[in-house]
Amino acid sequence: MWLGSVRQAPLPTNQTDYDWWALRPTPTIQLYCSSILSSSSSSFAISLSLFLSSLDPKLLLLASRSSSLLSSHLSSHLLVVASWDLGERGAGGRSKRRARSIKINMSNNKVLTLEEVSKHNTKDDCWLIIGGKVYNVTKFLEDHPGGDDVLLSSTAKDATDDFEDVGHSTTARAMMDEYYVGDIDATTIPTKVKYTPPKQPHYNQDKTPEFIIKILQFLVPLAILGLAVAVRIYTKSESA
Ligand code: HEM
Repeated sequence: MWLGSVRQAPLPTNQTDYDWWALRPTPTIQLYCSSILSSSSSSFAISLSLFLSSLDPKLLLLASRSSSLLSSHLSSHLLVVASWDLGERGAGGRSKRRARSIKINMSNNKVLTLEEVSKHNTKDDCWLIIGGKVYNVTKFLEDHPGGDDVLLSSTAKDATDDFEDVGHSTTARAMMDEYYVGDIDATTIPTKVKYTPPKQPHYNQDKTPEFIIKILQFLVPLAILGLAVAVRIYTKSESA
């Protein structure tokens, strides 16, 4: 089915965002969907809207790009946030609302092989594999602060190490969702061969000759001195 699997997602943790949509004086149930549906797939947004309306005519679908609440739920997921009036009045006369969000997995997590991804290795079509995910960075090539050539040289392989070695900021990491196209089939990536240095040839570590020379350097002068003293003593006793 085109909607994919439906999963429960936790409520937004950002309290400001929560208040923003939960207390709005809007129809009984509101639905917000993330920006994957806006612009590029507006026809899909309309189909989804009709589908949801067929479930309950009170459902209202809002495709929004601007809400900060939605911005953290982009790419492969559609976030649907619903709130409804409990019919009670809370503090300040505001109507009490209950809220809930569900996440619909839209991606069907497309799994690509290294061979497929490797075909996208040009300036006009550039895909990268980073952290088990595949990114189409073609539109980002010109804007990449590190230059397009580094991105192009990171194609057709697992570029995770290249990416991590640069120490990309959290801003850079947050940008990646925008370019996500699927997951990589890890079995198609060759395992890294651990480099083991070749065994060094066994050199003769015997230091004996060196040691003997040092001893001799010390003993020979001593022997000469001893001989000189002996000769001197001998000649003295001869003359006496
Ligand atoms: C989707 C993938 C990528 C995104 C969104 C991205 C984004 C960015 C951003 C925003 C910066 C500015 C500095 C920062 O905020 O960290 C940056 C810098 C840089 N990136 Fe990437 N990048 C990606 C992949 C890569 C890859 C695969 C390489 C390969 C080596 C790379 C190499 C660099 C280099 C060399 C710099 C410049 C660092 C500097 O001058 O300090 N990037 N990138």
